[in-house]
Amino acid sequence: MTDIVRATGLVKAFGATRHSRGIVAVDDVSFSLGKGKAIGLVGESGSGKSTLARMLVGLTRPDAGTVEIDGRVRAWRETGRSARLRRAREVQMVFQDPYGSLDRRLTVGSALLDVVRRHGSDQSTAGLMDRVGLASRLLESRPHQLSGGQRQRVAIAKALAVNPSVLVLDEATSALDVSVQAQILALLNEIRVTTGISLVFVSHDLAVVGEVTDSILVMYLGKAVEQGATAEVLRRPQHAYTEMLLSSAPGPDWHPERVAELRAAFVGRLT
Ligand SMILES: Nc1ncnc2c1ncn2[C@@H]1O[C@H](COP(=O)(O)OP(=O)(O)OP(=O)(O)O)[C@@H](O)[C@H]1O
Repeated sequence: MTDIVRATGLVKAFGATRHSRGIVAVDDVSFSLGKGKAIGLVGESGSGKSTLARMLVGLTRPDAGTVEIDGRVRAWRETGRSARLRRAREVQMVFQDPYGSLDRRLTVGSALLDVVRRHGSDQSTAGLMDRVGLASRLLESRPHQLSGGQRQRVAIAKALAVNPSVLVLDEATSALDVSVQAQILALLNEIRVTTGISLVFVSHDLAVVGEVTDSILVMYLGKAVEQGATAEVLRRPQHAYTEMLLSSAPGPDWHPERVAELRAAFVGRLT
């Protein structure tokens, strides 16, 4: 199977000096992801998942290692419009707080049109709204007039407007109510199945990752301590840290009804 993402030996340290390595946020991490597949990057706060995700997208420059998207190594020195547009088509990212990526002054319609025009995309704003399950009358709305779930759908529509090969979701559903979260995850899964886009879920929530991914990479203190097929990792964790994560799942953020609702949202969709 073709690998769409191939990350090799990624390293990133912050605050390194001549005398200290600083904080090694990501320490020699490698993984690959096939076309139309979904991977979960999991670990506790501070384990390095966001830094790894930011290196995939090109928001953080690796100290060492490479990211290849569709066989092409992402270069840092490339500038110019066409390189920027091509890089945007390789990977898009959706964050936990869509306010960060949505301009409060723009209507949803103008924000989408702006992306479509800049990328010479053949998609219509109404078509994009339809793809993310939003009524086209909301094209006239501004971000603060929408619910959290609707805003996240708009952020996804903006990302899809450039037809990316990969979509990275950094805790993209963490701030949403359980039922809204399940709907957004079901939407992302449907988009993956219909378009063949590859998804990277960054999450501390194993219930989320367990439902929507094919493989899991478990991070601990910057290292990938375990990688494998989702069902295998969840059923037979090889590393004590993964076991701990699994056993500590019923923490403050964990609700039994989340698992039940996620499961319900996926019945019939994953087969
Ligand atoms: N820009 C930065 N400057 C200095 N240290 C940083 C920076 N970004 C991340 N770090 C440090 O790198 C380590 C990994 O952080 P990272 O945000 O990647 O972890 P995470 O697993 O995504 O955690 P969280 O879920 O809390 O975001 C942490 O110790 C963090 O403090």
